[in-house]
Amino acid sequence: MHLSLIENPSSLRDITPGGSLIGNVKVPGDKSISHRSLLFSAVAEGETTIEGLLPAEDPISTANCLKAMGVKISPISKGEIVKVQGVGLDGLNEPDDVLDCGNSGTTMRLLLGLIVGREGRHFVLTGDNSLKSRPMKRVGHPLKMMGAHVNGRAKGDFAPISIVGKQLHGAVIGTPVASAQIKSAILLAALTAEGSTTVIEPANSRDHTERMLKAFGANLEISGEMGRHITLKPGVKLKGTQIVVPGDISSAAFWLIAGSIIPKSDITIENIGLNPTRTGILEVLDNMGANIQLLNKREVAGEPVGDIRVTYSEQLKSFTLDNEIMPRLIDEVPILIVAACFCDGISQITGASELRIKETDRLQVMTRQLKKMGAKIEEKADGLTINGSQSLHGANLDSESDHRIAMSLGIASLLADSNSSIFRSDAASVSYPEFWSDLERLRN
Ligand SMILES: O=C(O)C1=C[C@@H](OP(=O)(O)O)[C@@H](O)[C@H](O)C1
Ligand SMILES: C=C(OP(=O)(O)O)C(=O)O
Repeated sequence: MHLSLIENPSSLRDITPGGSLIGNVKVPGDKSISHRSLLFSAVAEGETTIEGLLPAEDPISTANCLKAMGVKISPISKGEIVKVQGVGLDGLNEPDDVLDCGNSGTTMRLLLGLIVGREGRHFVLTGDNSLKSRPMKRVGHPLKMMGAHVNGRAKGDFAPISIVGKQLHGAVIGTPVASAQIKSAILLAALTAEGSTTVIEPANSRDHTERMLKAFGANLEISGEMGRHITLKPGVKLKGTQIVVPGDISSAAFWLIAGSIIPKSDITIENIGLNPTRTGILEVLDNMGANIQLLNKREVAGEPVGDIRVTYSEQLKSFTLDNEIMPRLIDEVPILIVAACFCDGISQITGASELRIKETDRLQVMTRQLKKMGAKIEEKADGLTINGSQSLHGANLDSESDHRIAMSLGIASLLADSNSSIFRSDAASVSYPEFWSDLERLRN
């Protein structure tokens, strides 16, 4: 056990570099699937049981919003099976107060889709300072094409967002970006619209909504390969079911990269969701020449799952990311930027402008923070150029309250030549509350 990781009350975390990462780790439940399991079971008939739900701040925001609209959800804690008593498609009460989506874009955007069709009911959605600065018109606009009444600051783009529920009508909607949040909001609104709705994506985004809506009994047809057409026909009641949530590949990504770049490391990550719309990171690691072994591949509740063993690779090749692969690894870009600092040659990231509208502007924040450690990174409008084979030095770092930045800087700090401290490291709790204790346990 390494004793160099010291937590103090202001969430300033000191990290002494050195050592390797060795052992097994079980990452918490997939965040995208956790949100969806709560949202869909809320409007199903009867009880749904959810095993492996992520007990982190973002899904808890979703649960709290649903509870405020009369949905009964049993306590969410590690290892507990969560039970949701659905209120049916006509349910969801008008809440007494504003619905607080916290830091979670998925909560706000999917909830918008779920509530816009609740006739005559009034809802206001808000969130923390980060969420209040993230664009919501990308969801409000297509929902208006279905007859929704959505208003907010900056002509409806920013929260607080207010909604007066209306009877919606079906529509054929092409989304301008491959975003699972936009697609899912439209499909949720389509559940109570008059007539069928088709969503056409420019490229395939993660498909957990399609898989899970089918498991709840929705009438959903999918045609085409890339840029699929997804058609939902309303008039079918969703039925409560049993859900098993696999581990989150976006959380596993920190160990996949750490194990590859930290000398002598050997980590086995158990029970990772391997949905092909999410495995871009494995494609990139394979091209970089990383030592990755896929073990025990199986199917659990409609999603592919497996364990992955990763061992240190002495010479990792640089990589390029473009808009084709971006939807399959969108949340893994911050930790891939760290990887780029330690491989041979120059890595190029393009087609990544969506990173600018996440919890922070992740291209700008990663550049600002890693430059404090001496990294050579150049920021472009839609990406970065990163020099490899660097030796980073310790620095006073700041997650800027972004969970993925906090964890990425934690891994970078392990390879610096002197101590670092990370301010606001507790941001990790948004998606991976036990990240820092897992890190401490794996250190050797
Ligand atoms: O649907 C989801 O669960 C998510 C979709 C992605 O966002 P976009 O839909 O904006 O690409 C991703 O970045 C986010 O963390 C979760
Ligand atoms: C972008 C993310 O989540 P959300 O959009 O739900 O805030 C994320 O988890 O990296």
